[in-house]
Amino acid sequence: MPRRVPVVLVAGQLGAGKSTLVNHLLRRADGVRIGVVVNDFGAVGIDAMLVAGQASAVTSLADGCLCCTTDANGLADLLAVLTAPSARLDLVVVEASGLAEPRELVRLLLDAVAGEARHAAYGGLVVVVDAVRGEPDGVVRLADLVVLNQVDRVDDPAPLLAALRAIAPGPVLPVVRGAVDPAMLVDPPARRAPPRSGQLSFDVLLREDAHEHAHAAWDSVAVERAVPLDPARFAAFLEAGPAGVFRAKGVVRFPGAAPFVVQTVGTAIRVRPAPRSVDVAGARMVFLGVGLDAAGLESALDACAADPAADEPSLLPVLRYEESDRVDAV
Ligand SMILES: Nc1nc2c(ncn2[C@@H]2O[C@H](COP(=O)(O)OP(=O)(O)OP(=O)(O)O)[C@@H](O)[C@H]2O)c(=O)[nH]1
Repeated sequence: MPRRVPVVLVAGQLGAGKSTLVNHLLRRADGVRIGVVVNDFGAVGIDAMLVAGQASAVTSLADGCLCCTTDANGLADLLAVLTAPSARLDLVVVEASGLAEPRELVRLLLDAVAGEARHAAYGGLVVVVDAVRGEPDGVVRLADLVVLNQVDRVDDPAPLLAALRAIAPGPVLPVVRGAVDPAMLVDPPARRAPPRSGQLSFDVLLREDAHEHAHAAWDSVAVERAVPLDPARFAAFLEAGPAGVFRAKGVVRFPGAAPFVVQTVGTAIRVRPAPRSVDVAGARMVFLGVGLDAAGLESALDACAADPAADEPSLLPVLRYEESDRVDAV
């Protein structure tokens, strides 16, 4: 069974709340094993390291700035180790220094995924914006998810929220103290049994923090369709990045072909043939994001339906996103 570990990049200005967000993920991991790549232990703080002792691997890059230090190889090597099956991680988070250039980081990550880090998958660029200063440099235009942090420090975050939503290609999530649910970034593993009673894990203990802010709201919308989809229309739908969607996953059938598993983060799309045990007449998709329009997603998938009277369409528009199966061999 192929298993790729998503690698999420967390970027944003100095002091926006990147470390706070990473800490939140670690504290709320809820069975999701998270590895963190940071360039400065001091910035992540002691609680992250405590949690890390339980559930995660924390590794530091040598130098101050991720994208200056590592040529692609440094990051690729590190990600190869962290995403290897032996590390048993479900998610890797790379916290960029406030000085790192997000575009360059994304390129490094994509290179790593295509090369050495063969068990890694692109997990998205999360850009943290602080609600007090806003985002002057337009980096949100690259973000798969914008986290508008520190909304407790402004009287009315609505104008900034609207401005960000107008320019960001993906969803914008307003939060306090980086309260992003890890389940938005990665599917919680089903395979692990809950801890036996009487043996409270660190996760559970940390979750009991009495007054911590609840997870910010995000949605998931499931859509099922009974007819096969047209590959070109479906690919165009995914490439356009449906409004508010951060990631999507599901099984889709195209005319004349066996079903495919489809996963997206932003506009990064991956497909692979579905296991034989999985069947679907048309499409079964789940979309995760913020402020999702369920009816809009349903009608968008309706518009992707294959024309039953037409010849079998080419699979090329979808197959160009097929991931290599080299992971299977391991
Ligand atoms: N009031 C408030 N303070 C916050 C929030 N999130 C983070 N902070 C504080 O803001 C400061 C900066 O947060 P960090 O998480 O260290 O920011 P960073 O982006 O990692 O900073 P660098 O590593 O320096 O780039 C810290 O003192 C946090 O405690 C929030 O939602 N509300």
